[in-house]
This record gives sequence, C-alpha cells and structure tokens, in this order.
Amino acid sequence: QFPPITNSLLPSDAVSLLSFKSKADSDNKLLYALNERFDYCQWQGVKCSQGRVVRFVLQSFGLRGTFPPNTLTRLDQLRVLSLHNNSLTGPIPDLSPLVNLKSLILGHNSFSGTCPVSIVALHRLTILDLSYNGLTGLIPVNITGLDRLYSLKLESNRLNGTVPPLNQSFLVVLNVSSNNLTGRIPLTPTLSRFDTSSFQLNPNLCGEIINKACSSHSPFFESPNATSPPRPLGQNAESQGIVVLSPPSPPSNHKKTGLILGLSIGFAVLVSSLLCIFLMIRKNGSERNSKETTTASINDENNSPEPETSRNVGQVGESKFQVETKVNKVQVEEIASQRMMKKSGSLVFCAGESEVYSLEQLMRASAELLGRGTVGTTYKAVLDNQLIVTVKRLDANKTAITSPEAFDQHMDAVGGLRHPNLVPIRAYFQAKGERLVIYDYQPNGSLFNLIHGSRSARAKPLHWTSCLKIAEDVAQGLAYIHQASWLIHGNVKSSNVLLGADFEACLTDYCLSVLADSSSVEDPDTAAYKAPETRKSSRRATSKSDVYAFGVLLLELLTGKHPSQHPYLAPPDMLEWVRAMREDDGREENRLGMLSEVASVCSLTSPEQRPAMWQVLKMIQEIKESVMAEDNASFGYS
Ligand SMILES: Nc1ncnc2c1ncn2[C@@H]1O[C@H](COP(=O)(O)OP(=O)(O)OP(=O)(O)O)[C@@H](O)[C@H]1O
Repeated sequence: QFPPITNSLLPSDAVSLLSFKSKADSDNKLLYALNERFDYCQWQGVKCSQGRVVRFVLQSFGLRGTFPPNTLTRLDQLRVLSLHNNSLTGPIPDLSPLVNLKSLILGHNSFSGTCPVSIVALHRLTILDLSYNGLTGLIPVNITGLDRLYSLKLESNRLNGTVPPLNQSFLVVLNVSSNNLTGRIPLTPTLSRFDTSSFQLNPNLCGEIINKACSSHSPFFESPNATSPPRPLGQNAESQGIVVLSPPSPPSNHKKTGLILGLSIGFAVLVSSLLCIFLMIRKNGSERNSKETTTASINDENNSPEPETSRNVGQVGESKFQVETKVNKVQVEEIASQRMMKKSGSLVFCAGESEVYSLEQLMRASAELLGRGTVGTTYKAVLDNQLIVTVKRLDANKTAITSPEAFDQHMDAVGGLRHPNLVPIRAYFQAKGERLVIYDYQPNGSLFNLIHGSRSARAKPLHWTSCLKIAEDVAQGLAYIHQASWLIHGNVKSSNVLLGADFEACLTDYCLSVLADSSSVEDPDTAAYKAPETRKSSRRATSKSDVYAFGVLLLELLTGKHPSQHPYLAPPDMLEWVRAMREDDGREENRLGMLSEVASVCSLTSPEQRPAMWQVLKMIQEIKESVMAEDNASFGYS
C-alpha cells in the first residue's frame, strides 16, 4: 500500500494528465481521481509501463476544450497518443518533446492554426492522422524525413502549398484530399504508388499522378523579352548594408527624412486610384452577375485534359493561351480587375494579419534610408505608435514588366509565407506605379555585417558552430520557400540574411527578383552568387540557382571572404582553400570537410547535379547530428 498522495508528491505523469484534462475536458467526462500513487495508470485511456504512461487513447469521448501546451508533451515515454473524434479546438501545441511517439492520431476534431511543424521532430512516427480539422498553412517539407511513416492522413483541412516530395518506402496509406493544395505533385516513386483518391478535391493540384496537366501559374514566369535593350544601371553597388545612404533627391544630410513616398505622393496616388476605381465600377457594374459562370469556366479549364508538351514555361503559357476561349479570357481579366479595384490604393495586409496601421500612418512615419538594392530602396520607418517597420519601395522602372494584377497575385502568395527563418512580409501596397512591401524591422543587422562589417580585414571567420547554425537556418528558410514549387528566392546573399531577435538567421527579399526585368538588375555585388546558367540576363533564376547561391553563401560563411574574392576551384581544392582561410584546430578538420562538401555540391556548374534544397537541409542536419553524437561521446569518455 502506498501512502495517500499529497499534491507536492504527485507523480509528474499524473500532473501532466490532470493539467491536460483541466483544459481539454470542459464537460468533465473523464473521471480522474488520484488516491494512490499509481492510480493514474488505471485512468480511462491510460496505459502504463513501469509506472510511465506509454499509451493515451481517448477516442470519441466527447472531449470539449483545447489541447494545452506543456501537458501531454511531458509524457516523454508516450508511444501512442489518440484524441480521435472529439471536439477539441485551438492550435495543436509543440509536440517535439514526444520523441518516442509512434502513433499520433488527432483526426476528427476542430483544431485550427497551422499544421504543426514540430511533427517533423518525431522521428519514430509511423502513423500520423490530423485529418478532418481546420488546419491551415503548408505541410512541413521536412515531413519527408520521417522515414518510418506508414500512414499519413491530412485530408479535409485547409492546408495550402504543395505536396512535399514524400518518398518514404514504408508509406502505404496517404490521404491529402479536400485541402487547398496547389502545384505539381512530385513524381517520386512512393507518391506514384497512390492514385487520384489520395489527392482529390484540391482543385489546383496537377501532375502526372492525377492525370492533370499543369499550366503556368502567372505571367511572371514567362521569359522576359530578350530583345528589349538592357536598362541603364540604377543605383546599385553601394548597397551592402553597412553604408547608410542619403536619399537620391533632393540631396540631404539628414538621417531622418519624411518618407520620400511622403504624404503628397500618397495623397495623389489615393485620389487617382479612387478615380480609377470609380471609373472601373461604372464600366463593370452591368456585368457583375456573370461572376459565377466565370468561376465555373475557370474550373472547367483547370480540368481540361490538355497535354503538357514541354516544361519550358514560355511554351506552357502559349499552349494555355491556345486552349483558352476568347470568352474565358475576358472573364478571367474581369475577375482580376474586380479584385484589383478592391486592393489598388490600399494597404493590403498579408496572411490574415490585422490592420495595425493605416496607409496614412505609414506615410507620416519618419524614415531612415537603409540602402538601395537591386530592385528598390529600403527604409526603416518609425510609425507614430512607435512600431518600427521596414519599407521596401520597388523601383517602378525595374518592375514595370509586372502588371498590377500579377503583382497583386504574387504578393498574395509570397505575403502568406510564414516561417521562423523568413522575415515576414506584413503588408504591401500598389497604385499608379508606386509599389511598397512592408516587413518587420530586424534590429540585429545582416549576415553581411556580421561577416564583413565591423571586423577588420584580417579578422577570423565565424566560429564553426555559428557557421553550422546559420547554414541550417538559411537552408530551412529556403527549403520552405521551395515547398511551393513555383516560388524561388532569386536573390540569396549575405545582405539578405538578417539576424532576428534571438540571432536566428532569417531570409528577406525573397521572391521579389522575379518581379523585375532581370536585365535591369545587374549588380556587381550580386554577380558572384549567380549560378552560371542564369548569368545571361535572359535566363530566369530557378530553385537550383538558389541552391548555387546558397553554396556560395556557405563558402562566404566558412572563409569570411566576400564571394567576389572567391577563387574558382574544383571541389577537391575547395577544402584546402577553406582550411587555409581559417585557423581551426585539428578537431574541426572533419566537420569543416563535411560543410565544405555541401558547399561544393551546391555550387556545381550543372544545375541538374546540384541537390534540391530539402536535400541540402538534410545533409546539414545530418552533419549537426553526427557532430552532436561525437561531442556527446567525447564528453562521456573525458
Ligand atoms: N527588414 C529589415 N530589417 C533591417 N534591415 C534590413 C531589412 N531589410 C533590409 N535591410 C537592410 O537594408 C539594406 C538595404 O536592403 P536592400 O534589400 O534594399 O538592399 P540589398 O539587400 O543590398 O540588395 P537587394 O535589393 O539585392 O536585396 C541592407 O543592408 C539590408 O541588410
């Protein structure tokens, strides 16, 4: 007989279960009482082994409430967690401490928020069921690393983005139907085993697996007009972060200026937009009730069995044009213009963010020039409510190739990206050639500053562990962007890696270069990051050119040398050079070798030979794991 339990002696698993119940069981369906020390092992749904909870299965218990953080996740011996078919609401908490979990079944509830990224840390997972909830956001790309996964059920949520390239050999149950997934389903051997039923009711999915041709997503990806003469170089080379430049005109020494895009421009823009909106409303008023027919015809078009003849985007665009009837085209344009009427001239907040400031407040903000980049000028703006934001004012000439509709559509998609290693885009604005993108301000500067800034020319490169951490952060951010198969960063470089509040590395300026005429964005500071195949101005960047730029960035990190100073080296000589630039002790040799190898494969001349970003991420994480294992072992023996 165990003595009666007092609160302070409660076993920790009992505390976890009781704190879960306190929030998840508003109707008191679970009769949990603790009179004796191990009573909790007899509670409904609980199964223990050696006094620790290993199974917690509460299926169809009518639970109403939330799944509070730091409750069940303390049950670190848990193998099976099922809360299937209850009425739990709110977000799914961070599950990463449940490292022993094999089955996670949270389907048929009303969970909301994004699909939890923490699931990718659950390496032993074989069954994952999050189906029939209200989950939003992307399917975490690293889910591809769960190599024991046997069953993956994500159907009937509101997930968007693309289907990750799942290729786990054990995967035999897969259902992602009834979501908002988009793009081509990757043709991996594993995914090819599944048929349409695994993917149905995602109107924007396409690809061989579901027998539906993919059409081009937007005009951005059409080849730029190769015959147009290159534009004169604008303000470019001085833009490497540490130099604070003064605005172009009028010349001024004042650090703080009223935003160049000040009230007067803003006001003029607003008035002209309102006028434009008024005219468009009059023009379209009589045609408004054709909207339903239009949506139907767009869907019909998506379902048309048009064969995809080539992966060349320009050609895909053409064949799409051929199959579209004239009527459809007019209708598509009409929808776009109706959307534009609503958005033009107003600040559009992204990803459902609440409107914490107005356009007028932004225009009134005091601003400091941070620098001029390849596609625009960047300001730090302090709003009257003391909120600090970064405003990127895009160069109207350089982005003139992108129509207002295309800009709007693109920013809607890019502004929705949320990842700890991306600087979030909070809002955007366009009217009459004026285009602004508003980001969070990052007070800790850029990676460029960290590597080259205040350090003297003879300063040592960053410590090996910092290099690894930054490389992993950047790779995470890039792999996330590439998850949406049509998105690429397009401008990976050290001044576009900013340091967040915890000094985590965050990519910025992502997916903007595609808006600009590539012949107008030549910049000597950027040239060294450019993959060989994109150096001709007519060639668009691709995910593989991002991988190349990542390789260059990794070398910059390891050597402390700006890419313009990198010699051309064959892979075997690369390590020699990296080693020569550093003064590590012998212990670092092996680690350095592994990271240099990643840099080498990323910067291979042939894009086909470069790995995909998720593979690069995996390599870096494997290096990290092996280093940790090595360090643990040496601690054990010393
Ligand atoms: N959100 C931000 N918070 C703090 N600093 C930023 C932010 N965004 C950009 N910067 C800094 O502002 C400076 C100018 O940025 P900008 O993007 O205009 O130029 P760039 O990065 O040199 O070139 P590019 O346009 O090719 O990216 C850079 O030093 C950059 O590190």
